[in-house]
Amino acid sequence: MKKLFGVDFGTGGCKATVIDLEGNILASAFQEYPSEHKKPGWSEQDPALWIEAFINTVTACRTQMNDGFGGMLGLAVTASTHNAVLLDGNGQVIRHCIMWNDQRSGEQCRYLKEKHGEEIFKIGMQMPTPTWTLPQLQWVRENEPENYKKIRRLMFTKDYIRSWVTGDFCTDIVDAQGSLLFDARKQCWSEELCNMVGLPVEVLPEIRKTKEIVGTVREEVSKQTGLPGGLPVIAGCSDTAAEDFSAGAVKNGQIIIKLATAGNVNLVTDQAVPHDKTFTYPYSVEGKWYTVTATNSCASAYRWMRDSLYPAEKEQCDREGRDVYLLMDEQAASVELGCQGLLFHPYLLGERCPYFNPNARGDFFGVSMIHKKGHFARALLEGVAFSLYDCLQVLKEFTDNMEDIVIIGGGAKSPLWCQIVSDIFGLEVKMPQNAESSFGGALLAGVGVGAFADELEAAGKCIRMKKTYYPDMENHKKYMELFEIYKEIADMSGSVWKKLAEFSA
Ligand SMILES: Nc1ncnc2c1ncn2[C@@H]1O[C@H](COP(=O)(O)OP(=O)(O)O)[C@@H](O)[C@H]1O
Ligand SMILES: O=C(CO)[C@@H](O)[C@H](O)COP(=O)(O)O
Repeated sequence: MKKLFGVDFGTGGCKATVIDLEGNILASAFQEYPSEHKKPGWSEQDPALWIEAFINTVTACRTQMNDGFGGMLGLAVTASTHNAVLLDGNGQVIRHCIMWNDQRSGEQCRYLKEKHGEEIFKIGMQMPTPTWTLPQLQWVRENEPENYKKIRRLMFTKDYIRSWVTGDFCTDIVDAQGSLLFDARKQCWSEELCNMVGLPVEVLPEIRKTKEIVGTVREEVSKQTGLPGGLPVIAGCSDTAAEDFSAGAVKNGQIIIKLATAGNVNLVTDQAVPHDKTFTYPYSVEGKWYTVTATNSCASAYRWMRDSLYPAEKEQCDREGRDVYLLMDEQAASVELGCQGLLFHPYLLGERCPYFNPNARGDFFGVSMIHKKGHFARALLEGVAFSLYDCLQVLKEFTDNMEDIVIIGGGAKSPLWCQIVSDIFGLEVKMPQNAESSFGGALLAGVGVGAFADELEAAGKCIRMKKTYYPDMENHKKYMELFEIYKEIADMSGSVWKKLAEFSA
């Protein structure tokens, strides 16, 4: 049987998925890995753990299929976006990777915005925020000059892993666009932007198309994983670009709500629509773009709650082979809408849309003697959904068509959360059958190796919807009342966030 393979490195873990040419899942495996938060607002990962997760998940997939990787046509690696892996002259990782949700470069952003804001936006189509590689590099330059001097190569997460698989040195235009080192108009690295942080352009990888075959599986990797040596590997793209595609979003005007580490409300567009409150990316569907409004901590906030409030329950569920998130959902579902006045703001790692404030902090507001764990769980689900609703308000500047919305990401496994989002948005949302970045990556690999004529054919043959969530408009009305209070608290918190940042510096 002919097969395609996608391996995705989300911020929370690695998912590997093997599909056939009709989009049926033949094998899948998942492995979580940690982020390190050494200081409030900091977020790093150890690239060695990605390679380990690749070997484990790929091997697990092989053992799930009677004929192993027989019939495999191609592989795609995707990952959370534009995290810079810095390599020295011997190809060794210089320091752990500063992730896209790391907030330490707030000061560097302020400087870059003041000094070069207009020029940066004109070239890169993005405003400097701590998400991007450019200000993060400036932070390393100022704070770890000895590390900065050692940089001979810079790769992004998916490129680092794919390079280990094939030996190539390249990236694709989606990741390049997220670096803020890229000239989005000319579609090449920008000397001007690189000069701003004293980075020689030569350390950056060659830029290829997402679906281009850029190498083949090395024999050494074949021995470690069972992947066929010589298997074609495409350049790949960001997890979001692959995941939005996997949800069937291929047309102008389609909206995707993503409940992953990041929360996204994205819009597919025919052209780039740069704006200072959104992010602008070329899409995995060639020729299209997507506009992103984003909240930094979405499903990761639920994982944080799992690890900090539910460790005993998790241990027990793990022993019994149950999913602790189901138990958290059950507790949350037993609590009434609005949690009797308990509100949550999910700004656990600063916030992007609409505040763009690296100092923003999360909170539970309105705690009273009546509140139990289930209230906190529900308040978290509602608070994240409010934060996404905040994003939607920004996106409404770009479209008034709210009829074609899909919901994806690990958090969408929770029917309760999807319903809360639908109620808060007051909109119908559809859930695809297999939306995962690894599934989307496998489809893109199929396009790259010629198994499908193009992205539209792949989508038409393989992507199916599973369920629709309909909003309860009575609930929507109550939520809108609560949203006003949610906003009031966030709007008045700016000076407190600043003081807390100074206090904990
Ligand atoms: N059953 C569930 N209910 C709610 N949230 C879940 C469930 N299963 C997983 N999640 C959330 O999904 C997240 C992982 O989603 P994923 O899309 O893989 O994220 P990422 O790509 O950022 O790693 C976890 O952090 C977890 O909080
Ligand atoms: O696009 C960005 C950063 O600009 C992020 O949204 C990451 O790509 C997050 O991916 P997940 O791990 O949340 O899937």
